[in-house]
Amino acid sequence: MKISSGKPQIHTSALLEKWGLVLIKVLTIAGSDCSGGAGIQADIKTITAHKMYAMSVITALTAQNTKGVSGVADTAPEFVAEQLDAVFTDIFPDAVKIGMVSNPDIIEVIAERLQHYKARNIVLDPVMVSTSGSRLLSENAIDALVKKLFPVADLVTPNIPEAEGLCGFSIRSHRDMLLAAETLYNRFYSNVLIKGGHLLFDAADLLYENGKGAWIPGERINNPNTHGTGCTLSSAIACGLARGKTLHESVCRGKEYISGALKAQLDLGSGSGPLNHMWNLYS
Ligand SMILES: Nc1ncnc2c1ncn2[C@@H]1O[C@H](COP(=O)(O)OP(=O)(O)O)[C@@H](O)[C@H]1O
Ligand SMILES: Cc1ncc(COP(=O)(O)OP(=O)(O)O)c(N)n1
Repeated sequence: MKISSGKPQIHTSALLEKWGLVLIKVLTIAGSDCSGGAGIQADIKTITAHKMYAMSVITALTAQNTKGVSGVADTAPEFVAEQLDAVFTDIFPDAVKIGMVSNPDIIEVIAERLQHYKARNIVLDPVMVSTSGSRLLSENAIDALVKKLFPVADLVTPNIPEAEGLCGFSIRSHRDMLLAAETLYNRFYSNVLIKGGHLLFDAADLLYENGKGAWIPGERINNPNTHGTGCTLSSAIACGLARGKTLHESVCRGKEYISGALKAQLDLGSGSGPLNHMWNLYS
């Protein structure tokens, strides 16, 4: 009899098959946040908490923490393309989340590669400025973002300041949110989710899909630690789409995830701290 030595072999895919589960793969294309609250790190935590396999294409390194962003180093566009090729030619993702994309050349490469590989279930978080006030998308990249990436996305998820910048008017009420969603839908032919986190009353979001609006209700949670909320929500929505849920259902489940992570109150750092992705680990 052969006695095996070393670590026991666990064949994950065989186990998943035995349990009747399939391994769902989600790719995030975003910037790195070394402090772990936003960007790639928030996305990978979210995807893993959804029990899915996370992959990442890094568009930029940022030096940031809960107090702000002190530096940004963009990835060369050719190297963004190389990362995308490495992922798509080997492990094809069931959904893709796009976050910080920095500049027009990076945007161009991402749009071209995603179309080339016929990527599906794409959620675009049009990250422009961090909550702490640093620009994460160059001024001259907004045009490329709307022309090249909006058309490939199944959903675009601006927050209030991003929606204001894209629409050209200020948003102060639910009525303004509806007007902004209609404007963006009609201007760019994209499904949009306007996030209400930056308003002062409740935290309802508005999904505008195929020309119709649907409110995703949300109570405001008393937690000053909101670093990475937008990154987390868009990744959670991508996970829903990857699982084959409808857009509306994916957004509702994403909202549940973000609310849970906010309610679980993690208090790290001296500024706006990160979310608690461990909130549903044992459920
Ligand atoms: N204090 C809060 N209470 C409940 N939900 C919130 C709160 N702050 C943000 N959210 C939710 O987090 C998600 C991300 O929204 P938002 O913070 O506006 O995006 P961003 O991080 O892009 O600025 C949305 O679903 C929003 O409603
Ligand atoms: C690398 C990186 N990407 C995105 C953001 C912005 O994160 P977001 O969740 O949209 O919002 P805030 O964390 O700024 O509230 C970031 N800071 N860094």
